[in-house]
Amino acid sequence: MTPVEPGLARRGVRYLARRRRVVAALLAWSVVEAGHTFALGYALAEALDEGFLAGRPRTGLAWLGLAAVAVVAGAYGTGRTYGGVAGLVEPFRDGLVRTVVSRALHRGGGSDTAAVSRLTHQVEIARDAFAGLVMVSRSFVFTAAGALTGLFLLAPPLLAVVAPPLVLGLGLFLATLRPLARRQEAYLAADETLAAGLGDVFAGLRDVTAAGAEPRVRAETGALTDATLHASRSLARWSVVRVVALALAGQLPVVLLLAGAPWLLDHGVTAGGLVGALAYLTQSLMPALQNLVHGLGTSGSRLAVVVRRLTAPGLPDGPPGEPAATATAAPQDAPAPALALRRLTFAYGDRADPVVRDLDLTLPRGAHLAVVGPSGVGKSTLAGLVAGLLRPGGGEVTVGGARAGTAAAAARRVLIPQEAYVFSGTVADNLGYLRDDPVPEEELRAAAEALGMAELVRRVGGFAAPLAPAELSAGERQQIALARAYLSPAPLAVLDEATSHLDPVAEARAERAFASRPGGTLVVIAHRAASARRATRILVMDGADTVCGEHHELLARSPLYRDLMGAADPAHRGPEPRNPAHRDGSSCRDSPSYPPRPLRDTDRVDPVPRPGLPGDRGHVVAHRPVGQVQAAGDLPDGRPLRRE
Ligand SMILES: Nc1ncnc2c1ncn2[C@@H]1O[C@H](COP(=O)(O)OP(=O)(O)OP(=O)(O)O)[C@@H](O)[C@H]1O
Repeated sequence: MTPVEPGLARRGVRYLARRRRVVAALLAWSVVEAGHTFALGYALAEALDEGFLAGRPRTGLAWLGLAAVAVVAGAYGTGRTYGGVAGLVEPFRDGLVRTVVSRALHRGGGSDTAAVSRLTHQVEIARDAFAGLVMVSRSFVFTAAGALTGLFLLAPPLLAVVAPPLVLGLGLFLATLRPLARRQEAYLAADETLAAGLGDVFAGLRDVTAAGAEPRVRAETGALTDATLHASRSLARWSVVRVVALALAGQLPVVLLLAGAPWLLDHGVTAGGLVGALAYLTQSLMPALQNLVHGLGTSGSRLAVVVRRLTAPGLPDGPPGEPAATATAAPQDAPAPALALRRLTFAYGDRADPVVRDLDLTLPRGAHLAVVGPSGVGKSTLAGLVAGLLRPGGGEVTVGGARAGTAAAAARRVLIPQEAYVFSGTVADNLGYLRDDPVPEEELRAAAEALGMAELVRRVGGFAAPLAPAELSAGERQQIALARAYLSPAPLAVLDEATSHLDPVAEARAERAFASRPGGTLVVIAHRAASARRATRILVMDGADTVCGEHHELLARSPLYRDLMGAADPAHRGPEPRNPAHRDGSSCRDSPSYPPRPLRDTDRVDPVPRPGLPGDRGHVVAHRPVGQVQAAGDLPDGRPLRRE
């Protein structure tokens, strides 16, 4: 434990120095307690040598009686030591509680009572571990002192046989403390990371299924399991060394005592002395040693880990190992932004070009962001990062203050991918899938109305009617997925081309419904130009470069945005009714390398007409080779469109 943490050890010594009187009382009662250890072996030896073996049974019984008195006195001493330990441990607990509760309240805005409760639970763990540690280390020191004094007084040769293996074993044990504590911590960390990873997978199971991310999740979870296995093997190897140390210090002296009995008897040790020495070893030293090994190994490591976490500057609000959800939380008065990207960077491999680079963006609650850019530029990747399905290579993503990828963040966002996930069940089952509580029919009806699917619900026979996913069109499936997300408690909705199979009117209706969800924040990976113009802020992705702003601002500043909008239906270019939350407090920063390079001849910025959808022109999915180049076959017509 403390050997790995010199700072912690120093703090421990200072803590004890401030409580000298409590420590002195504890030591005094420990001496009384240790008296019985001494008396046990010594009285036994005298009872045999001077009493029973010498034909004086009364003397023998008197010595045994003396040993019994010493045991009673020792028991009284033990009782009083508990008071001393409490005097040391309770102020330690109170100090920790004060620290962690005030920090949690300040950082968490005073409302996260669950976080405070988790923290105080950890404080109780620290207190118990500290108490255990004081008890076992104190008990070992005094028991060893009592036993070794007894051995010496019985006959110095006894000490010569017992002390070397004892010292050797103890030395080996102390040498294992630091590496074992490190491995124990590594194991705890791996185990907690695995638990957190599995928790996140569980929380995001439907997203994993909907996005077809099973192989990636399998690989990541497998890696976490392997790391835990590796850490536990390493811990087990060092535990073997500790067992050897225990055998050396505890068992070898007994063997040497028995094997060396003839030599000892030749050197003035009496039969009673041998029995007394055996009593010291088996009744006192071995149990105290086992307690010490167990106590230092388990309570010590636990104490070091918990205290370090509780008093670390970046205090986590979750159980040990859980990513610090509040580490990035805003100060008390400012609620955490609905979404914050800070210097976010991501690439699909160590050598691949980054798809997202140094992206900064902050969206307050109620904001409505559209993300536009050529096909393959990284819009879905960004959606995956926001949803926590992809882990950033650099920087961070927080959702409502919680780091993306944690269960807390997963609960605050809903991702609606292009491929809608509809299962066999009733309409109500499908719509209420993201809710813990049954959704009242009124609410179902309001959602269906808001998303323009009331007619669909009527056609299939109402909310209690079963759905046959195969009989629904792609657009209908998208409407169901949208309504499900609309009804979910997650305040942040990320629509990743989730309306691609809807006609423009239905799309506009769906986006407006999401944009006006109370307290809701909307990110739309825009499929059509009109989507971008409905948003209060637009992020234009151009390779790993980005430019960000409002519609008119971007028309002036971004050639790519002009191209994307120019590809739209001219009818859509007139004045667009603006969202009243025009200045919504969102902020973002152009990437450092913006303005972008001039378009090259090889770049393509194509309008993508989608046959079959009346009036459905103006897609903002233009095509430009970026990074891993979009296959030419992805373009409906492959026709290059160059800027002048
Ligand atoms: N799992 C993956 N492994 C490697 N590269 C990937 C992976 N997924 C996407 N990419 C690449 O990352 C880049 C960005 O892809 P992404 O799907 O995010 O783009 P997009 O802008 O959403 O495209 P679209 O508009 O066509 O959906 C592309 O070059 C793509 O080929």
